[in-house]
Order: sequence, then structure tokens, then C-alpha cells
Amino acid sequence: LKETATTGSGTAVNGSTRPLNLDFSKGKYSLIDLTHSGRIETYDAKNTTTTYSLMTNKTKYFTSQTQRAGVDAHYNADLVYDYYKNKFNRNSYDNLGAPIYSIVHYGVNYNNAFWSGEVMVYGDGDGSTFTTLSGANDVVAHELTHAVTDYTAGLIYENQSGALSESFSDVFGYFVDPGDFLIGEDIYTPGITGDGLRSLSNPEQYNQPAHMNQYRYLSNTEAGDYGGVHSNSGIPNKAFYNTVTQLGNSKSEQIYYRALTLYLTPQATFTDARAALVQSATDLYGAADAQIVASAWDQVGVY
Ligand SMILES: O=C(O)[C@H](CCc1ccccc1)CC1(C(=O)N[C@@H](Cc2c[nH]c3ccccc23)C(=O)O)CCCC1
Ligand SMILES: [Ca+2]
Ligand SMILES: [Zn+2]
Repeated sequence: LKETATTGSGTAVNGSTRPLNLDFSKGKYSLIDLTHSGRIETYDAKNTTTTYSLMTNKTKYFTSQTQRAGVDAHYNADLVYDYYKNKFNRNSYDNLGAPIYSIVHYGVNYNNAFWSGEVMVYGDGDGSTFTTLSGANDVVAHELTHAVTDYTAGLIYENQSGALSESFSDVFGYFVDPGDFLIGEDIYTPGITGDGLRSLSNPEQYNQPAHMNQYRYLSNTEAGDYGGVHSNSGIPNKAFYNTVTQLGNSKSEQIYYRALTLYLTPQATFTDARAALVQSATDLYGAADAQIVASAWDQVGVY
């Protein structure tokens, strides 16, 4: 079955034009990116939660309104693949060139997105709380980083290890979108400018704790967000902010990647994360930078 890599373009969720890596075969274009061994394929659930099909088009210009979700899922997945390859020489989430699958238009007015363990899934939002979630590069990086975490530290998605999983996903969401310390600002509350789902610089702004003395002991159930993984991530997120404002992006991303892929283990606590990051800073940049990391965690009450 002949696949021919080609390029085209499409309209993004925000109306801008995105370059696209496409496949041309059997007289039509599809959202299959063959430009690296971690091939990227983008599918359309057409507002179901059960069936999906490859997003295709007669021409190389994916410019219809319903194609916007797929255009950004495809474009942003390529952006995140390139980030991990260029910064850390990591070849897809498993470092073995695993294919990256995305599904858009999941459900009806679905105000969320997730890594299913195999694929990335994006809702369209209800147009008030969220618009199409694949439109945010930091959200796509957040989801793909869950896949990286699953293949490396394997952080268990509950309590402190789950909050760390959340934090590392937000942190790499920042590194892919380093212009601001907000998560999801491009797709959160389309009617309101300047807000976001979470803030790394000021977690309390969106009702997250930013210090260990504010830790939320929620139940380890779906209703308790598995021990508050999306709440308590505010504490490691604040420690990250304290670190990156001192060390800068390029040192910090290497320290965080080394900790995630070399030192962290499935049951890691906040204290373990502090130790992993201090060790990574020592390995890479020496005692002075390691002390900056230690101080960043002191400031959020994690020793
Ligand atoms: O990847 C994750 O951590 C989140 C995945 C949530 C999920 C997990 C399992 C099945 C379905 C959905 C999705 C994101 C998230 O942080 N969701 C939060 C906040 C949120 C989004 N939509 C919501 C609707 C209701 C309540 C909370 C939310 C959550 O699910 O808590 C990440 C970036 C943006 C969306
Ligand atoms: Ca952002
Ligand atoms: Zn997450």
C-alpha cells in the first residue's frame, strides 16, 4: 500500500495557518506524518466516544471548520515530538519510535483531554469553559508527557506520585510553550483573555496549594481526583517556578528530564522528587545549581 509523504497546510483552532506533514495515497490526503520514525496519525471520533476514522481531505489544504481540531492535534503532536527529539534525542514517548495517535472531536461538548495509555484524546469543550483542547500546545505536551512518564519513571497516578506525574506534565507543557506560566490559556474560557487552567507561578490563583502546609488530603478515588493529583501538583509546580526563574529554561529542562528518566520511581514522594532533581542538577551542573534546586523546594516546605 503505497504511502507518499507530502506537505500541506491547515487552519488551526485559533484560525491561523499551520504547516502539515501529510500522506498522499489512493487519491486523497490524510493526517499521517511520515517525517520521523515515530509516525503521527490523527483521527476523528466525529462526536462519538467509540468509533473514529483517519482525518482525510481531497486536497492538501485542511481548511474546514471541523478539521481545525485535527489540524492542531497533528501539528502540536509533531511540535512535541520535535521538542523531545531535539532537546533530549528521545525518539517518541518510548524512545523506540512508537507511533503517536491522536483522536479529536471525542464526545459531545467534552470539556477535557487525556492520554488513554495508548492514544491522546481531545474533546471540543462546550465553547464556554473550553474550546477545542488540541488547540493548546501546552496541553498536547502535557498529554504526551504522561506517555513519556509511563515509559520512564512510571509514576503511579495517585497521591504524591500522581501529583508529581501531573507536575512533570505541566512542566514540559511550559517548556514546549515557554511564553507564559499558564497551562491551557489558549483553549480555556474562550470568552475570557489572560486566564488559564493552572498557573505554575501562582498556583493559588486557580485554587491549588503552593506549599506543603496546604496539601489536600483527598480520597484516592475518581471523585477525589485520586488523592487530588490536579490540586497537589501546585506544590511541585511552584518549586519548578522557583527553580526555572533562577536557572533558566535550558538548564532546567535537562535537570527535569534527567530526574524523570533516570532517578524517579513509581512510588516517588515529593521528597524523592526533590532528591532526584538535586542529584540531576549536581550531575549536570554542580553544587551551586543543585543548591538552587534544594532552596526551591525548601520554599514550598518539601525537604
Ligand atoms: O491529562 C490530564 O491530567 C487530564 C486528564 C483527565 C482525565 C483523566 C482520565 C479520564 C478522563 C480525563 C486532562 C487535563 C487536566 O488537567 N484536566 C483536569 C482539569 C479539568 C479539565 N476539564 C475539567 C472538567 C471538570 C473538572 C476538571 C477538569 C482534570 O481533569 O481534573 C490536562 C491538561 C488540560 C486537561
Ligand atoms: Ca501556556
Ligand atoms: Zn495530566
